[in-house]
Amino acid sequence: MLVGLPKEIKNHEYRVGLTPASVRELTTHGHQVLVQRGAGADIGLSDAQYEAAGATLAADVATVFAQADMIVKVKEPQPQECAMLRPGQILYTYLHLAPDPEQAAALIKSGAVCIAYETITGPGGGLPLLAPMSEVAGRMAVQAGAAHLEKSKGGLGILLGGVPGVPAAHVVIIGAGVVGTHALQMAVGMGARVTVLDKSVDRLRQLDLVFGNRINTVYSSAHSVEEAVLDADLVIGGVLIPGAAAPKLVTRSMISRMKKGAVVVDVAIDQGGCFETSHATTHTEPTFMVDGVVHYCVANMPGAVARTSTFALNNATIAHAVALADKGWKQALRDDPHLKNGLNVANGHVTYEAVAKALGYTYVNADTLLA
Ligand SMILES: NC(=O)C1=CN([C@@H]2O[C@H](COP(=O)(O)OP(=O)(O)OC[C@H]3O[C@@H](n4cnc5c(N)ncnc54)[C@H](O)[C@@H]3O)[C@@H](O)[C@H]2O)C=CC1
Ligand SMILES: CC(=O)C(=O)O
Ligand SMILES: [Mg+2]
Repeated sequence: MLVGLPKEIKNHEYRVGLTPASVRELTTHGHQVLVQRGAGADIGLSDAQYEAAGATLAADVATVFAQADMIVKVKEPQPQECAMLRPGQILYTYLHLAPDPEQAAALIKSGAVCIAYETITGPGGGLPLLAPMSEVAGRMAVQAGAAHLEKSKGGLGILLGGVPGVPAAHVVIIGAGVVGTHALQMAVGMGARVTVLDKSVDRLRQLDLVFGNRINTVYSSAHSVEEAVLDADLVIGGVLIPGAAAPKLVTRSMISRMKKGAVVVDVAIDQGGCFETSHATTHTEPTFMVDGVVHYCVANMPGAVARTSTFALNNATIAHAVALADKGWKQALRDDPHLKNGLNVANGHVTYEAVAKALGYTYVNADTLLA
């Protein structure tokens, strides 16, 4: 198979879908890899390293899309990328379609086979291709929150860990999955007072066993979210219902009653966000204010630490990329129900139920396309 690697074009997105090591995995399996010149240059992955791994270089992105049987990316395709996809071509990347009707329409129109990293499941449960970026974003959420609590950024002017004689900040984390757990680790490490909420009591139980009385675990309800948020200095939103639009757990009314200068970091923004007042922002302009509350809603947070993130992402994506290249998409999906869960759009149909439901399309079971 001819695998294509374009350079990412989203705002301040320096990650790359394949490292030279991943290219070598593909070429040693007998595949060809066409790399857009400079695809990894911003994070120190040179064209010479890609060539040494067996890749061929393409001068421009149009050549990559025109020739490749499978495109491997990081972020959801931007409109000009969607326009270059063709029927039967495989697109393997993050998609986050539920809150993105324009992208969904473009992918349906393209006829391409679109496999979303974020809905591929793992044999042990969870979402193993989302997990590494959630680890990064969860850790970064505390860094971003701490920075924006500074006065010059619109924040309250408080230090997360306090100092002897002055109390620490109160950090509230909604969603105790991968983002929530990694945010928790950093917030506890920086000396904050931490409350974590989740609908899963089992998840809270696990965290309680690890962190004991260094954190407060709270069952998530409209009442407990409101109580926690109104007392918070920093709120981190990391809830997820896989594939679906995020539930709006923090309402506009709650935001209006928060402390002026408090900060919210809506990590779940790529699924539409869990704060009613959120809208996606970019690394160039990461925040906006609503009722005196700083909102940080960057949809590609790991892009800021692109080198770390690229290696972490490739660790999780390369095995399925090789399977897709070796077997073709139909056989690869027939052989692996977890990879099949990644199929969101194919041959003009929406094949992921939560996406179809969120956007009002007819759901077509992937099995009907694999027969
Ligand atoms: N903005 C960015 O750059 C990035 C965003 N993300 C996003 O972060 C979100 C979270 O991802 P993960 O932590 O990997 O998901 P996860 O599945 O590990 O955790 C989600 C947690 O939310 C909980 N939850 C669901 N409904 C809830 C409710 N009503 N109240 C409280 N908790 C609730 C679940 O029980 C689960 O523990 C996803 O939308 C993901 O796409 C991930 C990486 C980067
Ligand atoms: C998960 C995701 O959307 C990101 O890493 O940018
Ligand atoms: Mg989008």
